[in-house]
Amino acid sequence: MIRRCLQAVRRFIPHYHALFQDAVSQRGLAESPELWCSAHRSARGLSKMSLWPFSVSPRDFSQPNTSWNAEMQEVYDHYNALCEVKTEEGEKKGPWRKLPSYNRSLKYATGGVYLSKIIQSKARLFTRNIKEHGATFEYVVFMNKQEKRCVCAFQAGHLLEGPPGHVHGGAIATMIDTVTGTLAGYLAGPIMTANLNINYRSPIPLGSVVVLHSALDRTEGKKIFVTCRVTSTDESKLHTEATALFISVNMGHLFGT
Ligand SMILES: CCCCCCCCCC(=O)SCCNC(=O)CCNC(=O)[C@H](O)C(C)(C)COP(=O)(O)OP(=O)(O)OC[C@H]1O[C@@H](n2cnc3c(N)ncnc32)[C@H](O)[C@@H]1OP(=O)(O)O
Repeated sequence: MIRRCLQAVRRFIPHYHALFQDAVSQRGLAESPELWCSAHRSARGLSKMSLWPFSVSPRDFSQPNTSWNAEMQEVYDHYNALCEVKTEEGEKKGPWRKLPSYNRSLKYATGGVYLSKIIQSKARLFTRNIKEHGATFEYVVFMNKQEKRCVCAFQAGHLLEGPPGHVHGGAIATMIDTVTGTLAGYLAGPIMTANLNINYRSPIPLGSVVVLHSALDRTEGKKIFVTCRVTSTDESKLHTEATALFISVNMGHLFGT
């Protein structure tokens, strides 16, 4: 009876299945950076998870929405079509994969010794902390694991202004860190940014759509070197170039233990 109740409750807990699998699968963790924290918690046992039974599925912020302009939708459609390929036997997984994107990763984290319960409950991912569609970072990341690279379609919202009518350099850096970090995390598991080197070549107009092309350069032990180019959607214009260094860390480093 008790077991049945628990099973019913767990069906309502977002990520439950992913958490459970990721907790025992390093590969799963690498493919889903946003679940590291969750997996850490689940790996410590499910006993501390919330048993509140009315949780809803988390919102995937990288799904098309009404704020997307035609260009954003076009890039999305292009890579989304590459996620499944048609064969004689029917449709099968293609070389690309669309990554879901949620606004929190701390829901199940203990937070080490530093995080209060309030912070744990209120923390939100920087790029996904505004509910209004289109106001800040509208983006979607597609990963090609075989080629160790990813692309991100990014539509810069009106709240990201830096120079008049153009995107703030810090917002561009945030997107570069996010996309290169997602690639490094996908390939290597838990990482932290050690170094980010950015050359701003031409300004990005607010409201426009750009594509971030990120690729693995090389790995050396714990070090993962990643490159990133930010271009117009047809790649005719280079906006920004960057290199990033990530260091593999263990979960203890993230949780201050
Ligand atoms: C969820 C969706 C989004 C997902 C993507 C988001 C990505 C966002 C990621 C971030 O923004 S993380 C936040 C910003 N970064 C930090 O706060 C990191 C703060 N720094 C640290 O925690 C540590 O310094 C760090 C983990 C980076 C390295 O510490 P370690 O003690 O693990 O490294 P260690 O000192 O053992 O050095 C390992 C190697 O890396 C090298 N290294 C470390 N830091 C370096 C550095 N800054 N520059 C160049 N090399 C560096 C170091 O020389 C050494 O090289 P060798 O093995 O060849 O000797």
